[in-house]
Amino acid sequence: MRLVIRNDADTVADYIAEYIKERINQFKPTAERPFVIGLPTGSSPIGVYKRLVRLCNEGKLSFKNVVSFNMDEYVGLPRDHPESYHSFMWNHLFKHIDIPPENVNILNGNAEDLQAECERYESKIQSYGGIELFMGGIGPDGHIAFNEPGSSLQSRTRVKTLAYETIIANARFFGGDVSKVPKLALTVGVGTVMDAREVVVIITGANKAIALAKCIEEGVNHMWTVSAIQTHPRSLVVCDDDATLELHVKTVRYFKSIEQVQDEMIGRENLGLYGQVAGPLKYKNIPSGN
Ligand SMILES: N[C@@H]1[C@@H](O)[C@H](O)[C@@H](COP(=O)(O)O)O[C@@H]1O
Repeated sequence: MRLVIRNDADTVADYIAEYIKERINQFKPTAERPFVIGLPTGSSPIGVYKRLVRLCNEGKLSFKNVVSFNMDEYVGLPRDHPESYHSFMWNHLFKHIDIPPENVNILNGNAEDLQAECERYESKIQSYGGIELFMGGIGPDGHIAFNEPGSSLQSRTRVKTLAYETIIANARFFGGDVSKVPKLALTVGVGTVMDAREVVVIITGANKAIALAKCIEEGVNHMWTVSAIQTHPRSLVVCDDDATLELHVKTVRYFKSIEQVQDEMIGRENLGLYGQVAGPLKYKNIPSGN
């Protein structure tokens, strides 16, 4: 797992937007071989979405051959409610970019048969050969998507009862009124996210500091479902300084030093997208000896 630490939420968003742009462009998606991306809602990805819109408007990125699957959706909230994840995604991203509407997939929290809707969603992901890159955010209790504490780390898309902490955290979007927050949601499972070929998680703000520490420094644990990424072969966490408040100083220094060594001694030009060495290594800044 890689941990990239940036000063603040803006520089985190810069990093992730650039990273996604590179991944999509290097993939060279076509209609027959689209880039399949998993996307989150919440305040954390808003900066990333703004930058993706800008890149698209500048002609540096296109979503024409991108297929998206959102992580989750509330149950019972009308699709056009301002706080539905449908509204969120269209307002923050989809209506500003060139993605064909038929390439957008968001769970239907108003489906008559919610279980069948979840099964349909999993099958549709499979029909595209799985997800290339799943971007996620986390709740203060370490949940990824709506996989609340105690969710099976093998879980698939399903109906989930929201934890009280999540309901309180999300009340800010419903005028601070806890009673207005839906209590059920449809969510991809931890297993669904972990099946993606790459997972990128945004963790910003002091209110996520305990969750980040649990995710990085302790064992894989269903009470902090994001910790499952420790077992993923290609996972990247991008956080800001505030989110590192509960990490050991040595953990922060360790991950910063890795990035520094890569920059100073190997050089970004030699690094593949996943931070591993790509191609023949040309060291730079190595003292040439006597
Ligand atoms: N279901 C979503 C999660 O997918 C998201 O990661 C979380 C964090 O939101 P924020 O980024 O606003 O802290 O909010 C909700 O619970």
